[in-house]
Amino acid sequence: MARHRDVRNMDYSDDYDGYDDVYGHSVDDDYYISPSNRQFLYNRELSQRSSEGDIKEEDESEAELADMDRAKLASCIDQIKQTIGNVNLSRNDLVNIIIQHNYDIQKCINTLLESTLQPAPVEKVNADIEPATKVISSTVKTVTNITKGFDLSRREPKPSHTPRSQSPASGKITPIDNPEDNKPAKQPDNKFDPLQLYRNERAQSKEHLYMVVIGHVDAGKSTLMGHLLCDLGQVNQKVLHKYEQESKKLGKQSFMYAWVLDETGEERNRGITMDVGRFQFETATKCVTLLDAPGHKDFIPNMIAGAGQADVALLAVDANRGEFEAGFDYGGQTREHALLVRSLGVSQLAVAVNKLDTVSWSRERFDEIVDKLKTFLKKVGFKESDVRFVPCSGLTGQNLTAGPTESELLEWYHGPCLLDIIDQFRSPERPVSKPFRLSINDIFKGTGTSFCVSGRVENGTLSVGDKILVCPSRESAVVKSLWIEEASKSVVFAGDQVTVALSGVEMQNVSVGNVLCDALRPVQVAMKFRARIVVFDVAVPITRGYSVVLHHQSLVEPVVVSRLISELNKSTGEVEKKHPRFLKKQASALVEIQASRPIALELYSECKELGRVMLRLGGVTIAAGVITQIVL
Ligand SMILES: Nc1nc2c(ncn2[C@@H]2O[C@H](COP(=O)(O)OP(=O)(O)OP(=O)(O)O)[C@@H](O)[C@H]2O)c(=O)[nH]1
Repeated sequence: MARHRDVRNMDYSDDYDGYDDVYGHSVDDDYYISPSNRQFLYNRELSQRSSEGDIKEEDESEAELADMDRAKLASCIDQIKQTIGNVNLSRNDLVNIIIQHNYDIQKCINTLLESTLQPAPVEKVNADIEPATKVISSTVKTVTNITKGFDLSRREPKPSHTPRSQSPASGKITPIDNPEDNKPAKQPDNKFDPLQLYRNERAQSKEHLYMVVIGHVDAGKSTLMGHLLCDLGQVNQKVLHKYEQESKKLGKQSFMYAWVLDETGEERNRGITMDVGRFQFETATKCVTLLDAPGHKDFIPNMIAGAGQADVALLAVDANRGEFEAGFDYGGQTREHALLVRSLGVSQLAVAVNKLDTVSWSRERFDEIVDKLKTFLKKVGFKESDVRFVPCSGLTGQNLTAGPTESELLEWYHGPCLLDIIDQFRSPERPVSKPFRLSINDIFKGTGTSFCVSGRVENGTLSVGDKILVCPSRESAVVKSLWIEEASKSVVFAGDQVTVALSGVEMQNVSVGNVLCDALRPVQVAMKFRARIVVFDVAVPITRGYSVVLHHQSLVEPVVVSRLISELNKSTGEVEKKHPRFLKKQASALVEIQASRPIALELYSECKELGRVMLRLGGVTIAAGVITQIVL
């Protein structure tokens, strides 16, 4: 049974699972963890010393290379050194091998291993490494064992393609003829399994959940969350008193709680949220990072940035007559936000039917809003069981952290309060064993020579000292330090929203929307890709050559729909029409998208978060889809 359904007015008797892909996945979707897939821990350690290698600088074979080829060459050399250590070859010979194999690292390594070269002594590798943390130092110990073995099957993503292995004991390279030998070797110690490492690191802490608060302008999002934080004791009473006095002076006392989250002067003066406010609080079982997104349509890109970091969403709607309708009408932000978060992969939603004090806690009004939203949210792709509704008032604090006390509400509502509903969100799986990926959503100056980027780790793990790539430029960088909120960390995992201090790369060469990735298993970089999309309520059909704005995580890029490849059956996904001349609202189609400069991309099958795209035009989302092919 499909978890997420398609677009408006779709027939829900359809059973096409493909729409799950377009709208992301529920937490019970496929399980990413591959316990054998741990080589990046190994590579990470070696990468700390990769710049210290003894391969000499540029030789004549490189002199004529174009810039892009030089970059590929440098990356190949680094990766070869990280995989098999230093090689007893002149740089020129090494460069020739790489060029001969057209920068194919696997082929180069095979050739190098088949030749008579000897690896550099492994003990020297360890001596060079300064253990940064307990985790790293313990990982370093295994480097000795793993490297001695030269067991490429343990380092390369596809062990079956590795032609040779070596017995750790003998140090001899022997052909693999027993299929059993071709299996990834057992891990010497569970703590080097990223999943185990994750469990060890996080066993004592509550599950972390990122929750974005969305909704139409003035639905009361900031007030709701500000009041909840105050009730949880997260806001100092003196500070709250100050907000009360200051907001009173400006004649905006009703915004007192909103000021907890709307921190800038402009936000307070205008009475609207402009940027994504962040705050942390705890429920019985979870540590929640709250992302308060702006409701005004002018700040949709900020809202998308907030939603891109979220596991779950809280939609606030205003119960006032006319106000709910304004947000729910076509063009209203209740609609647009719900569509956007679902397109970004958020599958669990709590709906706070807010300001119920203004309609005398009317059950009829609550039911009316719930009915309308249920139908709409189902069409947008939310599973009915993944959406919960709660009546409340952000201003009076009713039903936020404890059950209702208002007699009119008590007459008909006996369900959980908002805090309990948040606590009952399921925690998403963290794909910690996949290659590291982080899409940058902010860049700022750090201390000394380094600078900081922030974003959510979509896949894998990242440790201090790691050497990573910044894509699409494919520049190398080194991780100097890591933080989650204010806390310094030695290692971070998929699902964490982190700040990374980088060195080895110029700040001006890094942009919001760039992807940080595993240097050995980088993301793809291309200007063209194919995507399976679902078209929303467009006023004008999409035609070939249509210019739109691509939203890919935090990247906002003008692109062109360069080809309409086929129109698909919404229920079965089968091709209904090849090369359609246009795509009308609610169409499902395979299209080709052309950008004017390289973008870091992933297939949806490899990384769901980086494999999703949204197409927007004139401030409205016109289509969402998943990347099915990257055209290199
Ligand atoms: N009566 C009543 N008023 C409320 C309630 N919640 C918020 N308000 C008022 O609604 C107005 C807007 O509240 P905000 O919290 O700033 O709304 P918002 O959704 O965060 O606004 P944006 O972020 O700018 O979209 C303020 O005047 C609040 O006092 C409520 O539960 N009851």
